[in-house]
Amino acid sequence: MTREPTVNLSTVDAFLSTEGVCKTYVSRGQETKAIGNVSLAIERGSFVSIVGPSGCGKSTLLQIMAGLIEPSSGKAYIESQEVHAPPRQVVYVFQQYTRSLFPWKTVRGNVEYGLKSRESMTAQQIASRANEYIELVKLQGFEDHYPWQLSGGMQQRVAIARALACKPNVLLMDEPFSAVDALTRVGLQDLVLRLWRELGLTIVLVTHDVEEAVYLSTRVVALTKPPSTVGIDLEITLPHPRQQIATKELPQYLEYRHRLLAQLFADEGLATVAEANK
Ligand SMILES: Nc1ncnc2c1ncn2[C@@H]1O[C@H](COP(=O)(O)OP(=O)(O)OP(=O)(O)O)[C@@H](O)[C@H]1O
Repeated sequence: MTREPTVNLSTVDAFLSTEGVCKTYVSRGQETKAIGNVSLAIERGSFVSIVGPSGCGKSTLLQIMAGLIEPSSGKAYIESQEVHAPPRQVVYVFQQYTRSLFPWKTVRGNVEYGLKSRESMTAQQIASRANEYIELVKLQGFEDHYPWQLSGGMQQRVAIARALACKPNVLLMDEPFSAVDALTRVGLQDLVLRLWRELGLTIVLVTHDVEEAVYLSTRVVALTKPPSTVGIDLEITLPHPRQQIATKELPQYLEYRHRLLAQLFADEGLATVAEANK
């Protein structure tokens, strides 16, 4: 098997970055060291997935990049500006979309809400922008439905439309596909991939799923167990457009998957099948 290159940070032109980020939570006098030391430089226009064992601080890192929480030490930057509050060009899509949508607002009302709170636009401009993004996530015909009248996948598409309607440059997504069934998940993955390419976004995605990470990304970062550091930082050079079946049969895809799983298993002290059979 050929070895694909790991990312050489010194050659990355950083758009988003973290420098020596550590995070220790203190709750009722008890310390939890989540992130040990993580430095990342993320290029504009890239699609970076962060994987790692449960509790290694993936969500924490994403929230630090989003300006939602402060690191205990180290810094996060966007375009060389230190991040202390949510930057305007960044939106965050939460795992629990059912909680992030307003149940008393329709699809249109939910998508428009983000615009009303972020921009000074006329009512007509807001309605037209909302329509544009409802169409982009293929929810036309459902504008007047309430979240509870939609499937889980459709609700997540509303959350994505609402996030993108603000025209962010950066989308930070925390396990956005984890609450839906396998087929819906595949559809949402391809939707996000299409939007990433069409809109020129920079995406950072937290996921437990190594296969999803490889399929979607231009780069996958695996964190070690806590207090976490970067275990492996892998550039993914699979061809675009990606296809759910054909891409996952490419030897290069399997090689990436192998390297990442081997890293995660080694970190957890789990044997691979080959080792277990020795
Ligand atoms: N607000 C908080 N107060 C105290 N501890 C916290 C808080 N938020 C997270 N933690 C702890 O920090 C560690 C990292 O949590 P985090 O959710 O960032 O990890 P994760 O890698 O995203 O986990 P998972 O994959 O299970 O979702 C965990 O041990 C968690 O219990």
